[in-house]
Amino acid sequence: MQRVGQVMSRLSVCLYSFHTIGDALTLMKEKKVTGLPLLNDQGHLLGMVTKEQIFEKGLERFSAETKAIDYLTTRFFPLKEDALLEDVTDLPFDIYPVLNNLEEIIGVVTKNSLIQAYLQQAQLRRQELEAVFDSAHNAIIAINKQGIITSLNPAAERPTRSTKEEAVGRFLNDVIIPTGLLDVVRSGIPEFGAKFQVGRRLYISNRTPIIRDGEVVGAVGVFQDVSEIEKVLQELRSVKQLNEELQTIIASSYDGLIICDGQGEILRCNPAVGRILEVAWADLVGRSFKELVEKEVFENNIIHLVRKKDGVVSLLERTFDKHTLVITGNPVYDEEGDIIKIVINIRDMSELLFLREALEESKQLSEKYQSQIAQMRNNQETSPEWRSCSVIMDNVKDLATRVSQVDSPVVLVGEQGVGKEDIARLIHSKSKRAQAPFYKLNCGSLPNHLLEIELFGQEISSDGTKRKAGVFELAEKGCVYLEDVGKIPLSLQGRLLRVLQNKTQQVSDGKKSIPIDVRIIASSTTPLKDLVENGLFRLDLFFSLNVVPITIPALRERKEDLIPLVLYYLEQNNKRHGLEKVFSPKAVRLFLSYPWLGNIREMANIIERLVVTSNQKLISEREVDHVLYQKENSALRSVTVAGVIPLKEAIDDLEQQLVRLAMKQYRTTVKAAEALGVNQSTVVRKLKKLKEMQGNETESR
Ligand SMILES: Nc1ncnc2c1ncn2[C@@H]1O[C@H](COP(=O)(O)OP(=O)(O)OP(=O)(O)O)[C@@H](O)[C@H]1O
Repeated sequence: MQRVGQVMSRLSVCLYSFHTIGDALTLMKEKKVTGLPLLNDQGHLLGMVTKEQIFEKGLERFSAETKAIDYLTTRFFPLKEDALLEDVTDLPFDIYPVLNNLEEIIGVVTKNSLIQAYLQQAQLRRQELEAVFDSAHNAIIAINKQGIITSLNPAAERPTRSTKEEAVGRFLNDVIIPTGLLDVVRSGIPEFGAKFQVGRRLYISNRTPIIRDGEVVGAVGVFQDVSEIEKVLQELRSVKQLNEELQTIIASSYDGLIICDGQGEILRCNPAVGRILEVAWADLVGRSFKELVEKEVFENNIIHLVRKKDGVVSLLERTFDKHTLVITGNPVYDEEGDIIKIVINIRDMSELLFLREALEESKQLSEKYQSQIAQMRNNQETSPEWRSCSVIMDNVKDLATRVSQVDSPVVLVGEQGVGKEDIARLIHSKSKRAQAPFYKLNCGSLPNHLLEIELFGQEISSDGTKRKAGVFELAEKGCVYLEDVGKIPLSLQGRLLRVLQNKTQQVSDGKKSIPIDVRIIASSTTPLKDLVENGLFRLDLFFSLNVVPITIPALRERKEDLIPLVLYYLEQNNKRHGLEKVFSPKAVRLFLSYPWLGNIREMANIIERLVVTSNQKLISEREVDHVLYQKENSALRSVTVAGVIPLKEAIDDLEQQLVRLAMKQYRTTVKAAEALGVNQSTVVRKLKKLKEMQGNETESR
């Protein structure tokens, strides 16, 4: 801003009453001014003598000797040297004396020079404003009252997507949306902070009306692209969130954390420091780490060590109450590679060791409970009638449980009535096939052709469209239990081998094969190996079937199971027949010494017989002895030997007689088997043999 003092002509002379007009004109010429101030003898300003005044009075009366004071004009106005140009350009006079702050005359200034200087200044300002307008980062658009764009700076070319030359002179609406600027022209009310979007960019606009003489003549809109700011704000927000998260992490860390500046002044620490060191952790902030070492909170100055090593340092320390601490100092570097922070991590190893021990303990406890649960589950999953407490049977059960988890074939070997079928059912019930059927087929009780049909099915219609399914098809996805597998004739063993090996079965006279998805469990009273040796069982079938052999010991080999079984069957029969019989201790002792050749099935039968036939509540030793050793009706039951014959023949003969007698007496194979204390299949087999022998005899006659 220019001031009067900068435009005026500095004066070293003034006119006094003694000066003539000639002197005045000479001085004006000398000083190159158009007027001079005239002072009285006291130095007070009386007025101005100007060339204009002299010419106005006319030259005809002009005499150089005339006193300058006669040309004095008192219509003047002194200006202060620090007055602003824009405040003095409107004044009415042509020349002005200029005073300093002491009210002394220091120069003169003409209206003309004031206006010129002011114009120059205005021009300069305009140029400045134009430069600002053009270089403004914000977009600026001005419109007139009609909505025609009058100005548009380069920054406005982006949101309008047009150049200044294209936009100026066009209606605002044709150049940019939105049109809020038109509303401002209409209403004359400014609008600030309105947001709008152009493409991906976000703008905030301030719109101001241009008012001249109280009338709205246009409006200016300044649009600020806040996309970047918005982005920065977003970043700021996420940094803030990150910071909060970090604070939470630090606060909730179980390890103690102390953050120091490069010199070891503590900037921050977390509550865990208080817990581990038993100090008021919040008070540590602002103190130096060295101080903690001096106060023997720490033995070593890790700050010093980190700086010395210029890297991570870990060391062990012990607290006064013998806790072992692992302290790690991590340096943080600035861009120049100087350490600006050191983060110290404090881990209480005693707590960790304690926790590890506790964890180990609870792990062991959980393993123990798990095995107990598994054990209980095992116990529950065998049939509720299952009774055994011998180690040998526990092992059998354990092995059965393990093989239930795989699909391999299993062969159960054991005497009749030892519980082979029960074990087969146990394996099935625990396998992943448990929901599918369990099919049992006694391979020793059927003639060959019937067994073949039972095993592999049969085409009912000649074209093979109707079919009776075999056991492998019926047990789809389940389990087939082949009881007495050793009795399968050699002629059928090949087909069984193919089922095992190919998991398919030939149907329709070998024309078609169907997939078989079953698990096979077989049983035998004779070890299959013996049958192979005697040529009764194919070796290849033996290898395919005998993947997991399980031997079930005879009852006499596991005496621990006897009493639980005797008590179980006594209770069962009492319940079944509504009785309350008990065995005398001596009677029980007899059970223990009996060989139980028919195993559990024999025991079940004998106990039932004793419970239902004894007429006293207490079943005596004598009664048991009679039943076990069949002394009652001894006349009937005794075997009479007429002469010496080979033992095998005698046994066969006796067996035939007994089977015939039993069948005659009891009619059904089930009851006959019960009376003979054998399996029904044994009776069926023996009868079959008898019939064959009879047939042979008839033929030979
Ligand atoms: N541990 C046991 N506890 C109670 N009952 C049992 C036990 N083991 C087997 N039994 C019962 O004994 C009887 C004979 O068992 P199972 O039929 O399983 O024997 P097996 O060896 O298959 O006989 P076989 O070879 O003559 O067919 C069945 O009634 C069965 O429930």
